[in-house]
Amino acid sequence: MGQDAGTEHRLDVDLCVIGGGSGGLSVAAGAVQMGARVVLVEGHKMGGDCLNYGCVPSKALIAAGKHAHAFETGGPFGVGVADPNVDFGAAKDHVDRVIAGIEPHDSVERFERLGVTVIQDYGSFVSKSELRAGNAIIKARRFVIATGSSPFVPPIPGLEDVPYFTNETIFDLRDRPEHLIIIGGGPIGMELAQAHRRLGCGVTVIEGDKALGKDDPELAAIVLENIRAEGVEVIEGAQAEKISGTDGAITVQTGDGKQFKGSHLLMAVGRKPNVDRLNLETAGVEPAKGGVKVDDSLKTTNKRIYAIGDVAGGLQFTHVANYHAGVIIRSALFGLPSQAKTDHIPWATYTDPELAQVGLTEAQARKEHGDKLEVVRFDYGENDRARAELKTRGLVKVMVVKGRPVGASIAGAQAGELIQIWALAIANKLKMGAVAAMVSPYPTLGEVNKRVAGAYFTPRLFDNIWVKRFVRFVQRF
Ligand SMILES: Cc1cc2nc3c(=O)[nH]c(=O)nc-3n(C[C@H](O)[C@H](O)[C@H](O)COP(=O)(O)OP(=O)(O)OC[C@H]3O[C@@H](n4cnc5c(N)ncnc54)[C@H](O)[C@@H]3O)c2cc1C
Ligand SMILES: NC(=O)c1ccc[n+]([C@@H]2O[C@H](COP(=O)([O-])OP(=O)(O)OC[C@H]3O[C@@H](n4cnc5c(N)ncnc54)[C@H](O)[C@@H]3O)[C@@H](O)[C@H]2O)c1
Repeated sequence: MGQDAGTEHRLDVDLCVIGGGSGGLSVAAGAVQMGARVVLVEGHKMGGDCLNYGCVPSKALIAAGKHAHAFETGGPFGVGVADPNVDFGAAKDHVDRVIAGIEPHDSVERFERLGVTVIQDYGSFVSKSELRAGNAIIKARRFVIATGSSPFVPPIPGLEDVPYFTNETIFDLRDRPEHLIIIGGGPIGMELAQAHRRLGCGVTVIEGDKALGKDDPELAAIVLENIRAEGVEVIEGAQAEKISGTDGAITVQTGDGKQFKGSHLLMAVGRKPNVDRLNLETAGVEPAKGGVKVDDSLKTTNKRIYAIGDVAGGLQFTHVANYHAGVIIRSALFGLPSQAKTDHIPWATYTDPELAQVGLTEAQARKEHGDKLEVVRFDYGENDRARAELKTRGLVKVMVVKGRPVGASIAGAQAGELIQIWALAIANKLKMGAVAAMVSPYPTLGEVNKRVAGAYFTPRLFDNIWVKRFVRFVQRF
């Protein structure tokens, strides 16, 4: 059990990690196994957002939705179409079982077995080098703030009187919503919109700006086209300005005076950092708009205190929190210089089709590299496996500068898997030739990556007068 009871006691350790989510658990596990004395402080559920209210339940629900969708889309393959007969509560059982299966890996018991002292309470700084959590005062050589983020709920008039869900409560809903209104068309909104639609709910997404607006608009359009074709109503450029109603009958009014009616409401309009309980001022840690102010090495304004993951105010993904953990272990435990970079960080949105990005988008690359930028493209329609699977709607774009990829964007089946080769190439500064030299097994979707690399060399080889002259010259002998 965690040490959360008894009279006040003091602990003196090398590293105190505040928050047992993706970032905090990675730091604690890594540091203790390298010989550091580590305290981990978690105020709520071990595993944080990703395991309990984020990545894991959303991907489990998406998987349930995929199975339902398959019942309705077999026609072109000669397979009869049938009512998926969805048991919404049973789909939630699947979600719960997936979480339960992963839980032991993130549990207090596992971390204590590794040698971490786990305190199950919220932490609050009492000085620049001490934290109080429950009855413990922890003095540590280094602290890591890994407190994550929570759903941001904007003060929209009327919302305070209307029942609504966030990502922290929607996965507990066991009765199928008749019509779910989602405010916010970011990754949370769009992933959950499609999953709910496939599980038999009516769904309306109200987005103030552009849905999936952080991605390349040409690729986001491919995803949105399919989501709309499946029956999700996606309203863009429509800020939710007034909300009214009661359980089962909710109305959202947008800026242009239009009204949208539904039975349930999900707020998915972004995140706010979890800093309220930390008493940052006492610790000499300056806050910033997205969370805590950090330098390139993830140190806060108090050089003994680091901040990682969602609370560090940059990209908000589990793999970023894990990456940050590695960066600060190098610095805090080995005293080595260590910097967090973002240019090689991929992300994927697990809609169908998926949407994935690493490095610069076309617009960002054009701004940064101007005329030096070449953009190569390859359409899924040219891929034989995509044809066989009827998944031909998709596009790969690679942004190339002086023979090296600086960004890649993919919309299409398995984009989250296919982006990985570009993440590897960009992280290791490989040239396009490295991807072109790879032999892909036929027929795989992965061939799109080799083909897009080939598209980079095609004009250089086939439209090159010197190549043609050389070949003709060699042929004479
Ligand atoms: C619906 C949804 C789907 C998502 N899907 C994906 C996905 O598919 N892929 C992906 O990469 N990312 C996804 N994310 C984002 C991902 O969940 C976060 O980026 C990730 O969880 C951040 O990890 P973290 O360690 O920074 O914070 P968290 O995982 O939130 O952990 C922070 C922990 O700190 C604890 N805490 C807070 N304050 C204190 C305190 N004062 N004292 C002690 N403990 C404290 C909290 O209880 C929490 O357990 C998703 C998010 C959501 C909401
Ligand atoms: N697959 C993944 O990796 C994944 C999945 C889900 C979430 N996440 C992470 O969680 C973060 C948060 O996701 P999110 O979707 O909540 O945030 P987001 O900031 O990406 O999107 C929120 C959207 O809500 C809109 N909005 C804000 N106020 C509004 C209003 N009043 N009316 C209508 N629209 C409004 C914004 O224009 C924006 O498009 C993401 O940025 C991502 O880092 C990742």
